[in-house]
Parts: sequence; C-alpha cells; structure tokens
Amino acid sequence: MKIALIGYGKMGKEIEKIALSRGHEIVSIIDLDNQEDFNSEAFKSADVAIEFTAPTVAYSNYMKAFAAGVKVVSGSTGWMDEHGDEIKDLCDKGGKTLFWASNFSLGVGIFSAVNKYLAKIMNQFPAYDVTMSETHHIHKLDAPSGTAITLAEEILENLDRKERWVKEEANAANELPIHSIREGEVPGIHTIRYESEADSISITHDAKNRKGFALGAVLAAEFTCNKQGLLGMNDLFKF
Ligand SMILES: NC(=O)C1=CN([C@@H]2O[C@H](COP(=O)(O)OP(=O)(O)OC[C@H]3O[C@@H](n4cnc5c(N)ncnc54)[C@H](O)[C@@H]3O)[C@@H](O)[C@H]2O)C=CC1
Ligand SMILES: O=C(O)C1=N[C@H](C(=O)O)C[C@H](O)C1
Repeated sequence: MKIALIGYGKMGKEIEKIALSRGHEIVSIIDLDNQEDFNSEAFKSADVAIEFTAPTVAYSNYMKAFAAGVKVVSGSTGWMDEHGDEIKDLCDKGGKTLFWASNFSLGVGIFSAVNKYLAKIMNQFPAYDVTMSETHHIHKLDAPSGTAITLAEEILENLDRKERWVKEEANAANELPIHSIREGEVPGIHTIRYESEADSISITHDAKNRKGFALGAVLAAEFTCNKQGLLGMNDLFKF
C-alpha cells in the first residue's frame, strides 16, 4: 500500500518504521516545512495518509488531504469539539473518508471494553464514586487526553449517576473528574478508580512506548484503504 505521512514527529517516525516493516511504501512525508507537497503527484498517489500532528492543525490537514483525493487515518487529539460535526457530515454525506481514534493501541481497545463492563456493574453499586487520572509527557498540548475523554464518555453512557466529565475537581455528585498530570517523557497512563468507604478498585493502562499506537494506526490504514466514511476502532476490532 502507498502511505503518505502528515506530521513527522514522534508518532510519524514510529509509524514509518512499522509501515516499512509491513511492506508498505512511504510515498510522501509532509511536515511544517513542505506544506506545498499536499499538491504533489506523490502525495496524491497515496492510498491513505496517516496524520499525527497537533490539535490546531489536524482539521485543516484533513481538508487538504480530502482536496487531493486522499483518505485519512488520524490520531491527532483535541480538535473534535470544534470540528467533529463538520467532519461527520463530510464523511457521512460528502463521500470523504476519515478513520479517527483517540488511541490506536490494542491494549487501550481491551481496556475500553473492561471500562464499559466495569461501569455497567458499578451502576448497581452507588456506594462507589469514580474518578480518572491521565499522565503524559510534558510536550503534550491538550488536556485531558483524547483517550481520557473517550473513556469518560464510555463511563457516562453506562453509569447513570454521572452526567458529565470535568477537568480536575468535581463540584457536584453527577460530575466525573479527570485529573491530568504532565511529567517527563511518559508515553501515556490512564487510570480509572472506583472508591467506597470500604475499599477501592482501580484499572490502569500504561503504555510502555509508542509502538502500540503506531501499529494500530498502520492496521487502521490497511483497513481504511478500501472503505468509505467515518471509521473508528469499533470498526477495526470487535470486543
Ligand atoms: N491516537 C493515538 O493513538 C495517539 C495520538 N497522539 C496524538 O498525535 C498527535 C501528534 O503526536 P506526536 O507525534 O507525539 O507529536 P510531535 O509533536 O512529536 O509531532 C507532531 C509533528 O507534526 C508536525 N506538524 C505540526 N503542524 C503541522 C502541519 N500543519 N502539517 C504537517 N505537520 C505538522 C510537527 O512539526 C511535528 O513534527 C498529538 O495530537 C497526540 O495527542 C499521539 C500518540 C498516540
Ligand atoms: O499526546 C500523546 O502522546 C498521546 N495522545 C493520545 C491522547 O491524547 O489520548 C494517545 C496517547 O495517550 C498518547
């Protein structure tokens, strides 16, 4: 498969290694210094572009790739609030294709299935309150992490006593607080903690490196090249 990379930072470089090891060809690499390459024949020849950049630029990168007729797989976080509805419309009604996930690792996919199951159980046990924390490297631009928001939304769907997530401190019983910590070069840790007067139950996903995210993104690209529409991890893995 012909892959273009948009964003050649920590994730772009990790994805390049995995894509090459799986026999794919990298036909174009776009970063800040060669934006004109969105118009190149090499970029237009890609079956899929894999985009990992930053919250403020992800949406415009999708638009540039769509204009060049290229499907996109993206893990950039922090843009959904502003542009989520528009992107959904473009994919549902406008024939564009975006596979987006706040976290591409298989481990987080499994963790998310456990998270939903635990929240369903906890729905019957009001003695337990729930909080979440996420720890990432100091370079991360968005907080809470995209993964924490996805996990929080899963809890809200399954735990009737929580109505919204909030940053840091809860001010009401129906709020689920997400505490964000930025520390060293941590690739990503997410913990969900249920606590009663008697005990506590915690589940944690701790990424050891970025290989899991990168492999998931390449698997998503392989999946996306002959699909159309707005796709996500639930299309790739069935838990
Ligand atoms: N969904 C997932 O599994 C994961 C998502 N991420 C997300 O991916 C994004 C990137 O993460 P990293 O690679 O760690 O960041 P990074 O900062 O190491 O790399 C980002 C790269 O994008 C480039 N860039 C910035 N603006 C650009 C533009 N307009 N066009 C092309 N390139 C541009 C930067 O110059 C840099 O090389 C972040 O939003 C992060 O939260 C990170 C890891 C996993
Ligand atoms: O910025 C990162 O590094 C990561 N971002 C994603 C997120 O916001 O959840 C995924 C992973 O945790 C690493």
